[in-house]
Amino acid sequence: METREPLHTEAITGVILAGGRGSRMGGVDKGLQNFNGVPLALHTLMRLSPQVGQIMINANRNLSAYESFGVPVWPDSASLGEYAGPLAGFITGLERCETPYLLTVPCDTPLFPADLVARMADAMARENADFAVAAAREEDGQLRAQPVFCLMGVNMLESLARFTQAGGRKIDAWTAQHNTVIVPFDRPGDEVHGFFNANTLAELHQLEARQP
Ligand SMILES: Nc1nc2c(ncn2[C@@H]2O[C@H](COP(=O)(O)OP(=O)(O)OP(=O)(O)O)[C@@H](O)[C@H]2O)c(=O)[nH]1
Ligand SMILES: [Mg+2]
Repeated sequence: METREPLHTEAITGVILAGGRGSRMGGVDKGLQNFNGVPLALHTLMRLSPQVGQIMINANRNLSAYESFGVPVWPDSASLGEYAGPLAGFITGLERCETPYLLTVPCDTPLFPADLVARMADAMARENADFAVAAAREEDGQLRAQPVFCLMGVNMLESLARFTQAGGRKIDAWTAQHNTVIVPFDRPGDEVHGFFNANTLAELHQLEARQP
């Protein structure tokens, strides 16, 4: 198979997923919780901005607080019902994206790699894949996919609309229908906790202590 042209990061829009219920954090709006004094979504925005051409936030509550960060903010459309899960955020991102590619990043994983996008874009172009999905080494030594870190072409919207309209809600069940490259972030020098996500306040505080 022919290898694609290199995928320039300016062609990628990053969407910060902050639209969840945050139930394990007591129902708070997770993206607005402070991480070392900075709201998680803003921290994510600062880490992601240098890596992509465009950026937006997907949130479903406190929209004006998110708008104060200075990038477009889009809530989920009502089509899947309230809080349908991360794929609702993927749909919102794909619908609002004005570049050929979309990268999804959750708001609760503040130490994600500074070279996330470059490595995912390289792998996607090299393998001529429909999706690139990040993966990290777990404590048990297994490589585990992090499907919420997902790079795709905007032409995937039609497939996602079909999948979700049929009741599908799991990211990996959807990406498995297409050609997906898994991108491991386990090189020497990669942050071991790069994909740790804060689902509870205790986890958030543990991560604050780990920031270099
Ligand atoms: N747009 C949108 N994003 C969601 C939804 N549910 C989860 N997410 C996002 O998906 C990512 C992973 O979510 P989780 O950490 O599993 O879920 P959460 O809703 O934030 O928290 P819990 O309710 O504790 O599971 C986060 O970035 C969430 O903001 C949703 O219904 N809509
Ligand atoms: Mg989470």
